[in-house]
Amino acid sequence: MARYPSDAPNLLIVDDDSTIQRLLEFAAKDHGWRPVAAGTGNHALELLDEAIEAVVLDHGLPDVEGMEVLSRIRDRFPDLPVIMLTGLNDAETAVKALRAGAADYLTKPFELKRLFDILREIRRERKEIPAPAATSTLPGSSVKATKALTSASPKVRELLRRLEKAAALNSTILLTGESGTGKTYFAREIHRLSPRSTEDFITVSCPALPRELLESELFGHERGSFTGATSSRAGRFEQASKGTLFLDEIGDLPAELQPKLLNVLQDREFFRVGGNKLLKTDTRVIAATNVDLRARVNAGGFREDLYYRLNIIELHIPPLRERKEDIEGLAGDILKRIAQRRGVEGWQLSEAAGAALLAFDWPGNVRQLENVLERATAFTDGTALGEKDLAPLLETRRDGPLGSSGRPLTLQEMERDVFIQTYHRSGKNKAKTARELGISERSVYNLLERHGLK
Ligand SMILES: Nc1ncnc2c1ncn2[C@@H]1O[C@H](COP(=O)(O)OP(=O)(O)OP(=O)(O)O)[C@@H](O)[C@H]1O
Repeated sequence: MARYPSDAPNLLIVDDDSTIQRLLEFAAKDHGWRPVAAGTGNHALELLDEAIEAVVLDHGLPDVEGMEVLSRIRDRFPDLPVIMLTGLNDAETAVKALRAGAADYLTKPFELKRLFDILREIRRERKEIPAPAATSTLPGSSVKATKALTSASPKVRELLRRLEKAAALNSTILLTGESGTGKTYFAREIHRLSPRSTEDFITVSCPALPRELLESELFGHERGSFTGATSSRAGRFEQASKGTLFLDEIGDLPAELQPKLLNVLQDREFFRVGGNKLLKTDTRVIAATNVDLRARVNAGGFREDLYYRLNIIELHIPPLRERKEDIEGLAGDILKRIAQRRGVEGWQLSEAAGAALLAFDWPGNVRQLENVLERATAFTDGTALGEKDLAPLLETRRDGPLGSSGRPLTLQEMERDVFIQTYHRSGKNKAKTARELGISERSVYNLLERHGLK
C-alpha cells in the first residue's frame, strides 16, 4: 500500500513573494507537479516530508536564510533535489548553494520553462538512476561493467570517492592539477562511470585551435559563415549532446568565446556560427586546467561568472610526489600496458629500482613515469628492470625535459639523447655503452643505425 495518497504534494515552492508563489504553483500544475507553497523558511521545514520530490527555494526569505534552509533540508533529506533562486548578479550565493548541495540554481528573473526543464531532468534522472549501493559499485552501471577505481593513496581514495559520486550527477566538473597528473584520464573515468557511458566522450583542447576554428569546433557553423566554410557542420556541443564534452586547458579559452560557453552552460542553448536556429544540447561538460583559474579570473583573463559555472564540482588531482603510495601500482600497470603493446612477456622491477622510483620527485607526474618506463624498457634485454636501467632517466630538471624549441621532447628524442650522450661518454666504445645502458651490443648496433650514427 502506498504510504502517501497519490495527490500528496510533491513540489515544495518556498518564496515569500505571494505573486511568485502563485505563479509557480500554477505553472507547476501545468507541468504535472503537485505543488505546495511556503512563504517562510520555518513553514517550508514544517511541510517537508518524504512525499516531496523536489524543492524550489528562494534565497531571500524573511525568517531563516535560504542557505540555512538548504542546509537543514540536506540534513534531513540528503538526496532531495533543491533548486535555489538567487538574485541577479549573485554568483557567489549561487556557487555557495551548489557547493552546499543544491541541484541547480536560477537567477531571478528566470524563464519558467527553464525551471521546469530542470525539474523534468531531475525527475528523469531519479527514475533512471538507482540509489547508490553501500559497496563501491556505481549507479549507471547497467550497460557496462564498471570496475571501481582504487588507489593506495588516501588523498586519491578521497578524490575517487567524490569522483564516483560526481559521475552519477549531471553537474559540470572542473578538474584541476599539474600537467601529466591524469586529468584526461580521470575525465574519461567520470564518463565511464556515468549514466552517459554508452554515449560519446568528446575532447576539445582549447589552445589547440585559433579562435574562429575553436568556435566552429565547439558550436558548429552554417555554410558561408566564414571564408572556407563551404558546408554546414555540427559542432561538438551537438555531437556530444547526450554524452560528455571534455574541454581541456579551459584557461586558454579565448575571451570572445567565454560568454558563448557561459550561455550554453546556463541555458543549454546556442547558435551555430552564422546560424539563426536556436539549438539545444544536453551535454555534460567536464573542464580541465593546469593553471590557477581563480588567479586568472583575478588577473582579468577569465570571466568570473564562467569560472563559477564551471567550478560547480572541483576535483583536484594531486601531483605524483604527493601520492607516492601509488607509484608502485601505477608502474606495474604501465609496464603491463607496454608489454601488451609490444607483445612481450613483461618486466619485473627490482627492489632498488622501485626505491629509485619512490625517491624521485616526478615533476612531469604520471606522464613522466610512463616516459621513463617506456625508455627504460626500450633499452633492457631481459625481463628484470634494475636501478641502473632507471638511474640515467631520473635526472630530469623540475620543469621536465624540454627540447631546444621549448616543447617537451618526444620519447624517441629522449632515447636518442640518452643513447648519444652515453655513447660519446664511453669514447664511442660499443661494449662500454652496452654495459652502461644495460643493453646488449646487438642493441647498441641497432640504436646506432636507428639514430643515423653508423
Ligand atoms: N591513474 C592512472 N592510471 C593509469 N594511467 C594513468 C593514470 N593517471 C594518468 N595516467 C596516464 O598518464 C598520462 C598523463 O595523463 P593525462 O594525459 O590524463 O594527464 P593530464 O593531467 O590531462 O595532462 P595535461 O595537463 O598535460 O593535459 C596518460 O597517458 C594517462 O593515461
